[in-house]
Amino acid sequence: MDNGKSTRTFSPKVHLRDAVRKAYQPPKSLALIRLLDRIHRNETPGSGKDAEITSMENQREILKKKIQRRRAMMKNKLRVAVHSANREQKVEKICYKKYFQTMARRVLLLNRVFARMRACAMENGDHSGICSNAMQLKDSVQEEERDLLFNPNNFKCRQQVSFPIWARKVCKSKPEHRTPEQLHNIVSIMRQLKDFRKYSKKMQLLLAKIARYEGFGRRRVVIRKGHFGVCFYFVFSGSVGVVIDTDEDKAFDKDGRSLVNVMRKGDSFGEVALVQKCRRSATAVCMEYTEFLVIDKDQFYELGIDKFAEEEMMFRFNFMKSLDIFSTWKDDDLIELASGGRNMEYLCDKVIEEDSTKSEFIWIITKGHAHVLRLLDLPVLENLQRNEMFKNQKDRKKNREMTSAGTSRSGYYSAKSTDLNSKPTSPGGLLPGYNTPARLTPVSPISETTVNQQRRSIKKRDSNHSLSSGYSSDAGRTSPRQNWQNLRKKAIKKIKTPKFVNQLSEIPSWQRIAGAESCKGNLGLGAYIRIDTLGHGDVFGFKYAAKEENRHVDCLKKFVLLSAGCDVIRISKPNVQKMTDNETISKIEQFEPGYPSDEILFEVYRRYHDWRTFREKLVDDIALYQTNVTKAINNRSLSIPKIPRIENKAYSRIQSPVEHWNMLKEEGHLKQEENSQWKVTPIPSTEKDMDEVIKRLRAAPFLQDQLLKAKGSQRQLILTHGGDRVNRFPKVVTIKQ
Ligand SMILES: Nc1ncnc2c1ncn2[C@@H]1O[C@@H]2COP(=O)(O)O[C@H]2[C@H]1O
Repeated sequence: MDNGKSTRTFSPKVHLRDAVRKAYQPPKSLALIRLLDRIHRNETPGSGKDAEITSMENQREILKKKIQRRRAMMKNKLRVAVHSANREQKVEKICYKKYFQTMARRVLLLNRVFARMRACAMENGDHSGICSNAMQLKDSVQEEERDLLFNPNNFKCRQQVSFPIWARKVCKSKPEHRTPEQLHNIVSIMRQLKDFRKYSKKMQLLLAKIARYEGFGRRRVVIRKGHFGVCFYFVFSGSVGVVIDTDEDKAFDKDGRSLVNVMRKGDSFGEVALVQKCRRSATAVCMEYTEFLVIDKDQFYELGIDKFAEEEMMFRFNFMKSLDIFSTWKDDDLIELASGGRNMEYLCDKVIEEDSTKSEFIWIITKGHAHVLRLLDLPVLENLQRNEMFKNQKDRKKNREMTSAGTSRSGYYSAKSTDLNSKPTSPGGLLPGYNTPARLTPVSPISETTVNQQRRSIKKRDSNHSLSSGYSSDAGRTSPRQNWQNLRKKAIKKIKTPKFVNQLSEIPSWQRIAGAESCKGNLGLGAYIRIDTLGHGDVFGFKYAAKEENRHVDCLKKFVLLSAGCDVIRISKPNVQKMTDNETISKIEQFEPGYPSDEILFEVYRRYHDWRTFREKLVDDIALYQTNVTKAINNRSLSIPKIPRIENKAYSRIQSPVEHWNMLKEEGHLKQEENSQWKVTPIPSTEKDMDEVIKRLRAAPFLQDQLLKAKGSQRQLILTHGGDRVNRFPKVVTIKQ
């Protein structure tokens, strides 16, 4: 081994190369380093401490194997880790799946239970039994919990679903070639159509057996007026326009005035000519690509669909004939109206009509109830009240100054009619606790520009005054002029940043109003108020049948018709408009009274809201009082707390805005004037009244083992004579009478 050393000549180049190589050599295991060290020291293998190392070759082999083994171990460990991670993921997935499945099962079960309950209630004719009060529900849910409410609209399919290809094939084949399984599947698809669901299950199967599939493009005439009827149609997708004319082009007029009806998915048509055995009464044309399921005339009679359709039509005719409003109409007109109409069924909380101003239909309630709702734009109305307040402050100030400063200076402060709300206020002045005068005229929401105009005009007037009068105030003495300026500054400040303060947050009104104006219909903060409940025989939307110039003010306002579980007859508005005579119009005015203005509704809403807050506060105060009393009894250093004070406001025990409104009417505070506008007279707040309120509160049944639900706060508590109080406060609350 010496040779190696002796033969090796020193060369700086080689040395450098070795050094670089060494530096870049991968790290070696300790055994290898030791071995190399020994070799370097010229020790023969097999000599020295490690006797088991026989040769360098063997040693290398062993090391290689060791390294390989270690690598394999690492790989194995990695594999195990990956495997376990995958398994965890899988387990997680399975957990989610199971959770979803249980939830889905629960939802399905609940659905079935509710459907059964609804069906039972409907069978017994008790529509009210299945009505939940949607208003109350929406009202009582806190803002943060509102998202939790299940909104089916979020899950509605936004795209039109066309008839499946396999089903098309089946419906194009001959009826005798259709298998029971195929029929069953077709029935389940066709059950999406509400007009199809009306038939019995047996009839549905028969219809599935004979239905033929057709698809027509835009402008294709399906039925032409005056032709003989040969088919009856269900619309599966797309839309069909109906015009009472032979010319189908009228359906595509830009103004759309000739269109008497638009049939969409779920509607059926073409039964009139088949039932009455006459020619087609209207032209039906495709407004877009539309798919139909067609029943031929012979089968239509064979299955007895004609009898079914006739029965429905006769029901509509007889029902409308029984109504006072149609008593002067000719039978032919009524038959025409009934044949274009439809019988519909709405479950509770379904929106029947979203926007009364855009509606194409008039609705007659035949069974159950429906609510008329009005959406209040709270920031706008709040602002209106503020402006009214500002004006009243100004008026009061003016009156005071007139009496104090004499009549000579009064000219300065007489505001010309530059104010936004120069309309007369109610003779009674302000309502107790609200500083809001009752207003008689319907008011349109004020815009930012109007307020800016007002500010500008005030500025202008002010500068004119200062120029012309040259009035200067003495130091240390506030003149009436200064007073007015201070007042104006305060008021303008108020206008600059008016805020709608609700329980949860402060929302700047201007932004909201600007937002509401820029994107119409998208209100900043609104509240639906139920203003009417329609029952058997009531008609919604008849006011629109009058000519535009004769229409009621309410026709400009948007109302929502919400089902509380009802059956309705839907008739097309253009048909009614065509047939309505003057006598009917005068009847409409008589039968459909005007609804109160938004301000009155807002006032009712505020009172209701205040009552709720008051009730909650009262409950809190009592609870706090009780705890403090117990504390004071236990700890003598504490003073006995004062009995909670009831605010000096005339409250009554009300349940909802509508009840409050009815109560106001009953007590004579709310009256309808001759011009069919509503007027609120203020409720006097006197000592006597206060006694009355306290008496009412004390004698209220909720003090006698009744459950008082503080709506809105989701808090429930029981106030009893020495009984328990449920919820947050652990202490017992006793109220002495
Ligand atoms: N407002 C309407 N007036 C008349 N027919 C209508 C109206 N709305 C829909 N239709 C349907 O249009 C069809 C035209 O043919 P039919 O007369 O056989 O039956 C008619 C009704 O089914």
